[in-house]
Order: sequence, then structure tokens, then C-alpha cells
Amino acid sequence: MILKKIDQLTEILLEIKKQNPLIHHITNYVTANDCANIVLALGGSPIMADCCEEVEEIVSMASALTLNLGTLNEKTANSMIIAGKKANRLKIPVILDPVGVGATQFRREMLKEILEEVEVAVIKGNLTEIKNIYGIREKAKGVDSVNDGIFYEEKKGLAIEVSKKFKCITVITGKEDIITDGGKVYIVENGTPLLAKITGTGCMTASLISTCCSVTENYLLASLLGVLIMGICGELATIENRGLGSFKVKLFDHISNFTKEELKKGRFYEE
Ligand SMILES: Nc1ncnc2c1ncn2[C@@H]1O[C@H](COP(=O)(O)OP(=O)(O)O)[C@@H](O)[C@H]1O
Ligand SMILES: Cc1ncsc1CCOP(=O)(O)O
Ligand SMILES: [Mg+2]
Repeated sequence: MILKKIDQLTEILLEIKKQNPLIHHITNYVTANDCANIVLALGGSPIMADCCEEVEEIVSMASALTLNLGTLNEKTANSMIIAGKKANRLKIPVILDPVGVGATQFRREMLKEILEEVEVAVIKGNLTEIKNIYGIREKAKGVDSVNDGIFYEEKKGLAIEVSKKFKCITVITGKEDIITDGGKVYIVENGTPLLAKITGTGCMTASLISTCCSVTENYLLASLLGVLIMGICGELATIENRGLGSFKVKLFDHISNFTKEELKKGRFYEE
């Protein structure tokens, strides 16, 4: 079963290299450069554009749209809605990363508006972010998850409920990652605590998922692939690690060299 899945995931990987899809991001100014480079490393082509006058034109050329709330303001929130609606009309997948949504009332209100106006294909966040999306008010200190210690069954249940509520794929990242469409659930065990020590690995995971979603209609498998790539490459980057700087460089090296061979290092199961 897993071998068949590896073949299906490899097909998505090869399709990205073949198509070089354009991935439109409306994202934060902290990790934008890393997200652009991660899309390039996987074989896609990034464009970051958030001006409301041009987002419709940009998204019309793109194969996926990533909306990242990391440094949200009223202007970018408006651009997200304009671009998101256009993406929906064009049937382009929209991937939402609700960065720091538990931190402020403003983010929660803007997120609610975005989700009322835009149909999202995938919501990806850490546990605190996903709890807040579902209306569980866990106050975030910033952009990181407050508590990853809840029972695995509870985390899985939450992801399923979010998928049902918003009719989308839900991804909860953390020590183990959960990916679900509300029915089938994948658990990914790859990763390293070092991934949580550098900023942007969550944002980059969303960019990887977007790139994978851009070449297939199977958003569940595409999300699984994006998560696996980050987890496996994170593990590979720890080999002979000298510190966080070189860890990050090695993470990019492994993502740019990622093939079916690396995919076989995936530790995931289906429920
Ligand atoms: N304790 C951990 N062990 C293994 N992998 C982790 C751990 N914490 C986070 N990760 C990985 O780091 C990446 C980013 O996840 P996370 O830190 O939850 O996102 P964010 O940066 O949005 O808070 C994911 O690939 C996740 O699997
Ligand atoms: C630190 C920070 N502040 C606003 S956005 C951002 C980056 C968050 O990135 P990630 O969610 O991948 O850790
Ligand atoms: Mg994040």
C-alpha cells in the first residue's frame, strides 16, 4: 500500500519539474524570500504580489494561490479576498496559512472574513492556529504553537472537524503532522525539533503544499507530499549538523535534490 502511495507521490513530484508551475503568494515579509526559494527548489516558480490592483491579473497566470496571514494588514486582507475569489472562479487551489491567528482579535476577524468569501482547498497551521480557526480560543504568544501536548486522538478529531466545517484538507503540523480530508487521515512522523527552531518552516511547508497542489486535483495527497518533503529533508539536514545556519542551508540543499529515493524515507501511515 505504502509503495503504491510512493509511486503516486512521485508522479506529483515529477509533474512539478515538468510544468514549473507559477505559485502566487500573498504572504508575510518575514519569510517571503524563503518561501520563494523553497518553491524554486522544488521546481516551481514563485511570485509574491499583494497589491489589490494587480492580484487578479497575477492569479490568472498562476496554478496555485498561497494566503499567509503572518504580517496581515487591512490592505493585504482585501487583496487576499480579491485574489481568492478570482482563484475560486478559475478553479485554482487556495492554500491558507493562518499564521498567528490566535494572537489578536484583528487576525481572527480578518480570517473569518476571508473564510466567508473564499473557498480554500487546504488549511495548514500549527495546533494553536487550527484550534483558533475552529473557534477554540487558545491565546497565542506569537506565531508559534502554545501547546503541542494534547492527545493525539484529540488532535486528529480537531483536524477532521475543521475539514468538515470548511470542506477542505486540514493539515496540523507539529511533532507528528496530521493531514485529513475529513475522512481519510494521514499521520507523518518525519521531522526534527530543529525545524521549529528556525522561523519560516511552517510557511515554507504551506508553499511546498501549494506547489504540490498546483499540478494535481488530489489535494489530500499533495498536502501529504508537501509535509513529507519538509519532514524528510529536515531529518536529512540534521546529519553532521553544526548549527541552525548550516541546518537551514542543508534543508534547502535536500529539498532541491529531493527524489523518489528520499521519499522512501517517509514514515507515514493512513487511518
Ligand atoms: N517537535 C518536532 N519534531 C519534529 N518535527 C517538528 C517538530 N516541531 C515542528 N516540526 C516540523 O516543523 C515544520 C513546521 O511545523 P511547525 O513548527 O508546527 O509550524 P509553525 O512554524 O507554523 O509553527 C513541520 O514540518 C513539522 O513537522
Ligand atoms: C516570526 C513571524 N512574524 C510574523 S510572520 C512570522 C513568520 C512565521 O513563520 P512560521 O509560521 O513558519 O514559523
Ligand atoms: Mg506557521
